Amino acid sequence: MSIMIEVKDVVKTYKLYRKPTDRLKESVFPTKKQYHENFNALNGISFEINKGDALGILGRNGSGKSTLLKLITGVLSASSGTIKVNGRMSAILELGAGFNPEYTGRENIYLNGLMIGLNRSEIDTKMDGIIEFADIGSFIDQPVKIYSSGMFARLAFAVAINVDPDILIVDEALAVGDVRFQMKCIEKMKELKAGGTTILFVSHATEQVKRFCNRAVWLKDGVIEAIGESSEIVDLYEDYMKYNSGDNGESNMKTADSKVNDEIDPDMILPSNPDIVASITKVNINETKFKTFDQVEVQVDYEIYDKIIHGLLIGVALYTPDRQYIFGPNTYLEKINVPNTHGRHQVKYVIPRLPLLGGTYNIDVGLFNNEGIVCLDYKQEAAGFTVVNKYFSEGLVYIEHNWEVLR
Ligand SMILES: Nc1ncnc2c1ncn2[C@@H]1O[C@H](COP(=O)(O)OP(=O)(O)OP(=O)(O)O)[C@@H](O)[C@H]1O
Repeated sequence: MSIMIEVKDVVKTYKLYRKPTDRLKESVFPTKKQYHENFNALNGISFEINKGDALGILGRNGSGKSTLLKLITGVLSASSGTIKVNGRMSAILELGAGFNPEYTGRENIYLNGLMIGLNRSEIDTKMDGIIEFADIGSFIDQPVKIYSSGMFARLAFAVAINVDPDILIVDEALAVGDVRFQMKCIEKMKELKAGGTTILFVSHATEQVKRFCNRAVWLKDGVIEAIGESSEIVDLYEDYMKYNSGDNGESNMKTADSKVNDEIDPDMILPSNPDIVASITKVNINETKFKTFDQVEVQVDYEIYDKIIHGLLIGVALYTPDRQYIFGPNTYLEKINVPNTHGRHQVKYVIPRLPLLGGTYNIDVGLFNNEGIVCLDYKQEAAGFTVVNKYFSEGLVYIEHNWEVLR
């Protein structure tokens, strides 16, 4: 298997100054006193990425993710250690990076194409495809300084993913575009992945990493906390974040007293915002009070405004009021085909024997596409219920069990 990127013992040290004048003093009197402190944003990082890998990079704010990507793309240089890159790389780092604000969109496509090593005629053959993908109309011939952040994202993505890169690097940028554009990008990124392109992907949306990437690395305070199979690393990371993020989700607490929430116009009026491609219109639960082992039925009504949504899935998740995640199956993982064409649809989720013990529980419902990579609509705490029993056991769930008297 060929190694596309090799990162070895990499350290990146930034100089931190208490005041801007300290930086000035140091540059004016370089041999005198030091006015800075050294800070290692990356502290001895080593890993390899093979051809065709999609590597997700996880870590809380300030853990060193962007610094790592900037070193790999050569925007920054390492203080020590080595980075070897094998192949043509295109990257979407901070939005607007690599663009000249005075140039038009079209001129910036040339600029970017040349930067990643294409010649003029290669860019010419790809030009129409890039412009069509970006889909920003006549803005393509306007200077990019007048672009909105969404237009920037469209152009940056269109260029980066349509130039046949061997390595594609994406730093959070996907979050900027609208849902329809996100779907298009994911489709294209899947195509590239299938064709053997190596992808590095920073995202705070851990579900995207779990579903899109086969491997993941978790950075913590500038060192690798864990690296390996993406679903394992995401689980470890989420577990850590649950107890260390300072946000236990309590702000979203809601009691379970309503049978129906989030009802919208039943006559399928198209949404005024054309970026909405589908929505959950109604979530209905058969009861609000259950006993353990009762049957629970959750009916989900949804509408699709596009002609078809490829890879549509519905997920239903059970939570405690303090947002402890209990169970979250989805129709993709369980290979259930759900209607995905224009129109109004209804799906029922049934738990034949509820194993939960006494307490209050909430239900989230989500519509996603592409194996859950892009969220089309999400209703947090769309329904809720309580479980009340005569005292017969303790804990959260009833687990089937036996007792044996051995002596
Ligand atoms: N130019 C710089 N000078 C000094 N410190 C910097 C510089 N750039 C980044 N840092 C520091 O290095 C650390 C890592 O930053 P980096 O941007 O790589 O983190 P990140 O994981 O990408 O964060 P985020 O998720 O917020 O984008 C942070 O503590 C940051 O404050």
